[in-house]
Amino acid sequence: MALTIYFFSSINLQLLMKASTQLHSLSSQIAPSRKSTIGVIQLCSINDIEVNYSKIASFVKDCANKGAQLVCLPENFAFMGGTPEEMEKIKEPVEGPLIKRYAHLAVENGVWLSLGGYQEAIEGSTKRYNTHIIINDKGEIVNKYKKLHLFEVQMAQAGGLNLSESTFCEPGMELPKVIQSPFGPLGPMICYDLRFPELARSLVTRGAQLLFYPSAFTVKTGSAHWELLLRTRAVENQCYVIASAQTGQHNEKRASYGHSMVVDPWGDIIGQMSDKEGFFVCEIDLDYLDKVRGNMACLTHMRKDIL
Ligand SMILES: O=C(O)CNC(=O)[C@H](CS)NC(=O)CCC(=O)C(=O)O
Repeated sequence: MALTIYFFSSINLQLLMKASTQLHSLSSQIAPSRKSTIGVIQLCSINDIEVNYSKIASFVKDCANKGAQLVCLPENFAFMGGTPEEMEKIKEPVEGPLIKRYAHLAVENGVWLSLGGYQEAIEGSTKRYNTHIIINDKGEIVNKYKKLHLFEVQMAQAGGLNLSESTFCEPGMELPKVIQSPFGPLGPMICYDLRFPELARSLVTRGAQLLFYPSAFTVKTGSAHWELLLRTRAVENQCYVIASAQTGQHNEKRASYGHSMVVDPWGDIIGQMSDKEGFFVCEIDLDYLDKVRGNMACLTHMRKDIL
C-alpha cells in the first residue's frame, strides 16, 4: 500500500514538474496582444542617405502619432541607386552608424521597426548582403535576415528592366527565423522572396503569423504580379502579409511600382497605397487570424504523409 502511494505521488510530482517547466517556457516567451496597430511606409528613396532619413523620420513619427506600435520600411529604405563608387561608400556592417541611427529612431518614437533591406558590408568582399533588420522599441536588434533569392531578370526588350542583383550581392545562406513579438510571430523576407512560396510556408510551418515582404518591385513585374502574389501568400498561409514598397522614379534608370499593401488572412486588402510616397496604419487582429484558421484548417490538412 505504502509502495502504491509512493508510486502515485512520484508520478504526480513528475507531472507537476512537467507542467511547471511548460509554464516557465511559456511565460518566458512574449505573449502577443490580440490586436495591434502597424504602420507601413512607402518611399521613393534616392542616392542620398540624409534626404531619405529625414523623410523616414517624419513618416515614422506620423505613424507613431496614429498609434502604430510597429513601423515597416521598404527594401533599400536608406539608399537607392547610385554609382558603384557611392554604393561602395554606403555599405556598412550591422554595428555601423546607419543601423544605430535607426535604432535611435525606434526608441524616440517607442516603436518597433522593420528595416526592409539595407546594404550590409561583407568584410573582404566587394559585394554586400541585402539584409532585413528588425529593431524593437528599446533599440535592440532582434533579427537579421539576409535575402535568400537574388533578383535576376532580362526584360529590357519586353518593356521592363535588366537587373542582376548577384553582380553586387551575395545571397544569404540561412533560413529566416520566426521572431516572437508583441504583435505575433513575425516571418521576415525581402522582395523577390515573394515568388517562392516554399519560403513563406517554411516560416508558417514554424509558427509565423505575419509575413513581411519589404520590396522594390519593378513597374512591369509589379503591375502584373504584385497584388496577385501578396494575396495568394496571405490566403494559402492564412497569414497577415505586410508589404511596404518603394515607389516612383529613383533615378533615370530605375523606377518602382509602389502599391504598398497589408492583406489579412482571408485575402482582403486592409491597407493600400497608390504610387505616392506616404504611409498608412492598420490593425492586426490575431483573433481574426485564429477564426480564419479555425473555420477552414488548411494548415492542418497538408498531406505530409504523401507530400
Ligand atoms: O537594386 C537594388 O539596389 C536593391 N534591390 C532591389 O531592388 C531588388 C533586387 S534588384 N529588387 C527586387 O528583388 C525586385 C523583385 C521584382 O521586381 C519581382 O520579383 O518582380
